Amino acid sequence: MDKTRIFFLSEESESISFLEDVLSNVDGYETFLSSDTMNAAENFRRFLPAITVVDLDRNFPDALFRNLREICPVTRFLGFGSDPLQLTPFQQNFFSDILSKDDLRLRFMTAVNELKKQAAIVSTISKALTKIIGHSTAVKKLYQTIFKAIRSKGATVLITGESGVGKELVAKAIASVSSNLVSVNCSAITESLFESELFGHARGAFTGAISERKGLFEAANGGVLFLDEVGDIPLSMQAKLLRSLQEGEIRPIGSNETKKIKAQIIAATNHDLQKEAAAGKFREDLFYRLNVIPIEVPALRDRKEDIPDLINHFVREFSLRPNFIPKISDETMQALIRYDWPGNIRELENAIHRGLILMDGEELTLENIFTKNFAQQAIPAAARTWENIDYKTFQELQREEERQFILAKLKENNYSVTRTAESFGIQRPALYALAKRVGLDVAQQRNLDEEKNRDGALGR
Ligand SMILES: Nc1ncnc2c1ncn2[C@@H]1O[C@H](COP(=O)(O)OP(=O)(O)OP(=O)(O)O)[C@@H](O)[C@H]1O
Repeated sequence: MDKTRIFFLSEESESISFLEDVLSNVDGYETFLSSDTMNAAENFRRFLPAITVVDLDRNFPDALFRNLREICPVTRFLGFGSDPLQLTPFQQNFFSDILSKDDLRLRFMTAVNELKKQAAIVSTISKALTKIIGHSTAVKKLYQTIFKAIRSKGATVLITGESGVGKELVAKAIASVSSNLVSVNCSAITESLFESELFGHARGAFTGAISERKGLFEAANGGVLFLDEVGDIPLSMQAKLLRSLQEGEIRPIGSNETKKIKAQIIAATNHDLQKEAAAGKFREDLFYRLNVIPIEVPALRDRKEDIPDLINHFVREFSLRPNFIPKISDETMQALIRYDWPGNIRELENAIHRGLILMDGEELTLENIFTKNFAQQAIPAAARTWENIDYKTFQELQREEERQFILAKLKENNYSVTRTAESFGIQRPALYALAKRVGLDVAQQRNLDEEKNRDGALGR
């Protein structure tokens, strides 16, 4: 079916873009929109419209109008207001003459659906952003960059920052609008498996490849591929990764065919890749290819104003008793703000979690958070800004204290995991997880203890 041709002549670009917008979603019309009165007759002649809308009521030249009429006598003229040339009043007839009610309904439904889609996206992003706690300028800036990364529709993002600052959380926020997020921890894949993990392999590509296997790139097609610890990708693999990113395609091992892949790449690292590139440890070209939208997540010590918010958030998250929020004195809060948190938010999160498990009574104290002996040594140090303790020592002390504490409680309860967990106010799996984290194998420890007791009883 031929499309109805509409010629629209206006002095105002707003009118033109409004019309363009209105008509862009409606089938059945072909439009010519212009503000060029000089060449109007020429354009008119070429276009020969069925309907002409003029928005030049103040100085629509008589001669031009007559000229257009002559060129195409059947065209229907619509204009603003009534005038000596008796153009049909625009406001009254434009929509009913040009657009049927169904067209309008369709147009508005499309607009409403588009708005609904946008509202859903905004709500998904907002939800993801609420997980990133903090009100510091640094966090606000982070939100803005996350929005930019989302709006970029597919540009590669490189997230940098120390361990535990929240890089993965940022990656998830960017990927929140995608229905398909595939994450890979590059440091956890051995060099020999790298290529097949990332790009997949064909059947029979190597011994043991009994069937075809899709790689992670392909799994992320249409969505987001998150390359965590990207700085740990072996040099030998970096060239292959670069080629895939540049070409937007992969070739599984043992296959002759390439596959087109469209996925947004988000990479994260706690290495300084620029420095490593300069030292020849990371390919410079790959660094630049990844670093299209750089996002640096600041260390917690550089945004200490976020510490109280984060503490309150973790207290609520890990509180073991329903509706119970422990007290935290001002001194405790101040000491926690003074501390530099070298392990960043992960360290703070774990410390609060542990404190809540170990606390008695109503108040969360530094002794609970840092464990007793450590606190005795470290609290005075806290007042002196913790200068003399290095992080490794701090972590070892913490771990050992926790281990001793859990062990003592297990012994007190005759190695009953259920009773010990109850005494902590947690479930059995949580206690096992806690023990595992501090390197305590409950069964092995019980056997060792039993052996020791037996040996003691036998006088050995
Ligand atoms: N702003 C934040 N608000 C709330 N929780 C946070 C925030 N930043 C990080 N976390 C929490 O801290 C922990 C560590 O964060 P994440 O794993 O994202 O860090 P990372 O920088 O990726 O660390 P790594 O480099 O070691 O992988 C996670 O449990 C995360 O939920």
